[in-house]
Amino acid sequence: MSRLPVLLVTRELPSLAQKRLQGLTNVQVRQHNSIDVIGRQQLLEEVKGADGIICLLSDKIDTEFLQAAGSSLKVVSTVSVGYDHVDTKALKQHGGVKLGYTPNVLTDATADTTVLLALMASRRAKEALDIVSSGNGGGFSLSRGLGTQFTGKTLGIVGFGRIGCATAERLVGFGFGSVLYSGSRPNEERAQPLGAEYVPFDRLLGESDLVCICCPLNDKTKGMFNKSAFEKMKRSAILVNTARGAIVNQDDLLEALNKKQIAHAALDVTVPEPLPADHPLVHHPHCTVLPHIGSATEETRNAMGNLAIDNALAGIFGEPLKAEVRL
Ligand SMILES: O=CC(=O)O
Repeated sequence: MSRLPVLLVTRELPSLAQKRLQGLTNVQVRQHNSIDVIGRQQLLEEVKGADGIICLLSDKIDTEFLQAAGSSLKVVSTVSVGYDHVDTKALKQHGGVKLGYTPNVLTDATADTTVLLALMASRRAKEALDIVSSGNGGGFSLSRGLGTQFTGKTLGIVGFGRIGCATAERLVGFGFGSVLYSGSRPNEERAQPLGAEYVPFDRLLGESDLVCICCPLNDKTKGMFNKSAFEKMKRSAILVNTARGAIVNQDDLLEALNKKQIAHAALDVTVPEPLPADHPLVHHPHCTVLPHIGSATEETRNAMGNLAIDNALAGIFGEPLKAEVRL
């Protein structure tokens, strides 16, 4: 009897997707069945001889990994829209291994989280929550903890892809007077209904009251929010990052917050993740940090898990992937 193809899964999947995984009869599932990250050595050990892998953004897929996998590997299916953890050049060279990812299904949830952080920052929710939990509350005050509102202000979106557009579409409802966006190319079709203007990055920095980072991490965007960028921003500006931590230089951000070069940063993504509890950004009154929950809804995470299973099975059985990164 010929052996069943092996599908390595590096994490417990969301409940519905996990149930589906456990019911698969056409593959042998080898799973690190935990909500914690699989250790590197364990990953390299378990991938040996696998035909496909379902992985997360915390699993580095590089030459060492591919060598450990060997020639049976046909597909890497990441449960994420970002794939900066995958060395795409190495993958291409490794006998045409396909790369699946999970775009579209997480757009709404991630855009919602961006709005959540924008509102938390603008209304100083972190300080307000701290007041309550410290017991030094007091009740209604006419002058304490006043935030700022979006009416008539300028919104700047860095990266006007699926998530950037969905974020802008939500935020215009808060009364922004103008919308600017920057990125690798204009997206007239989505921009026009919002009256959004494609502008150089520096202009966006100089004019925006709220800057939302919605672009992928790559060689061009790594560290693009650095000292020089913060110097160009308004002192009253709010920065929200729901993309990737490494797009922001965190040392420069801390300095900018300390010097009051910008008003507030709200980060769903950091380097590292999680950010250590004693990191100065965690305790900074003008920095709000979430533990990378951009797409964390029941509906979205199950949809991501299911799409990752679809992609993995398609890759293993030589069919077109539902969502494939063109390498
Ligand atoms: O950050 C999450 C993702 O890329 O899906």
